Amino acid sequence: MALSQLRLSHFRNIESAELRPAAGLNLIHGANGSGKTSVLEAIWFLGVGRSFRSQQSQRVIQYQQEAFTLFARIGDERMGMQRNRQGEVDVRINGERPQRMADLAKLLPLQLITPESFALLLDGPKARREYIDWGVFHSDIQFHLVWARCRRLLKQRNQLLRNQVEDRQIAIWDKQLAQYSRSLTEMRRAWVNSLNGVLEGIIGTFLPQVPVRVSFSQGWDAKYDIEQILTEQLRRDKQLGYTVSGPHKADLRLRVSNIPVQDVLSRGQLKLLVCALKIAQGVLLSKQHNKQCIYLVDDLASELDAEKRTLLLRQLEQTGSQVFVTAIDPEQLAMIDWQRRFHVEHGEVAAKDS
Ligand SMILES: Nc1ncnc2c1ncn2[C@@H]1O[C@H](COP(=O)(O)OP(=O)(O)OP(=O)(O)O)[C@@H](O)[C@H]1O
Repeated sequence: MALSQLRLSHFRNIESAELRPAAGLNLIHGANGSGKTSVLEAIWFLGVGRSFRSQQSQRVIQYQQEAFTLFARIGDERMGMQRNRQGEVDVRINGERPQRMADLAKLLPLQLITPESFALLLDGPKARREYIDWGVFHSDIQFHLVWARCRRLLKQRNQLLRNQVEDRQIAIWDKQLAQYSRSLTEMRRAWVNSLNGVLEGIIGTFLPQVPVRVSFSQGWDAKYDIEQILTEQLRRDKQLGYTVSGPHKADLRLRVSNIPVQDVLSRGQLKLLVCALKIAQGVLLSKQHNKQCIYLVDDLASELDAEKRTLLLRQLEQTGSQVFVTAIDPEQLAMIDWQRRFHVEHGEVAAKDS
């Protein structure tokens, strides 16, 4: 799965651009503020339906313009998106409106690595839960339904807790919540187990001296069934007005000698660990479902020395996937044969001979 064509119009500082990327490694280089990240952001928008930089999607529309338009060709499929300042979005896959935004992600599975991706390790469990759920979403067709049910039931339970509804009544809801929580947890656990098989090798390459251990935390004490936990904690949950334990508290734990990685690893090591996690996710997807992710790597060189840059680029190359990397100075990434290079200057994107 690779983008063979990408057209952008009125997106950030890009008035209009057309790229015909290679199926393998693509380098996008140019000065600060030239528009490199905007190209990655446009691809992300097509696959996810929002920006990775702004909460407010209209911010990506070029100043003085009413709407941006994106178009891409992925194999035989065509994707188009237009969004205006009023927030109206027109999305098309092969000319048809998709039923859900999730259809975009199915067609265009993306892995994004930016200098802000540290958040995956430094922030709370939400980002890591989303990381797991991305993997399960792409690997288990039941996931979306089970996840959505769980979320709804949890919301309803929290409402009942706040309304101080009788315990008997809450217990009826808890049965259903427990059933979906078990299913969701099993899916997540199975996926993390498979991930670990892939991840170990990549972490071994990136951080050979660092024994990182990755484990799944399901969101409640694994010695007990979730229904028992919900029953036992009902009094406290009622006092607090929300459900303390459950699959909404799941996490991926990363430790070195039993210490959380963020407390021991250097910035460069943390970056490599984030890259290992993202690459492993993509490798697993291609192993299990023969589907290739597209990797978007913004400012690959930051935090990494020449040896680590080479390791990372070789690992990305080995995935056999399409990769887009941005860099200010292409010389810093000259250790690899780029299949295609694009130079960006003041929002103008030009293909360069490699
Ligand atoms: N809505 C907008 N309309 C027009 N220009 C915009 C808009 N939003 C941002 N810009 C400008 O577009 C450019 C976007 O740059 P982008 O972040 O893609 O640069 P970059 O090449 O990745 O830079 P760096 O190397 O500094 O990360 C910046 O110059 C920014 O000021």
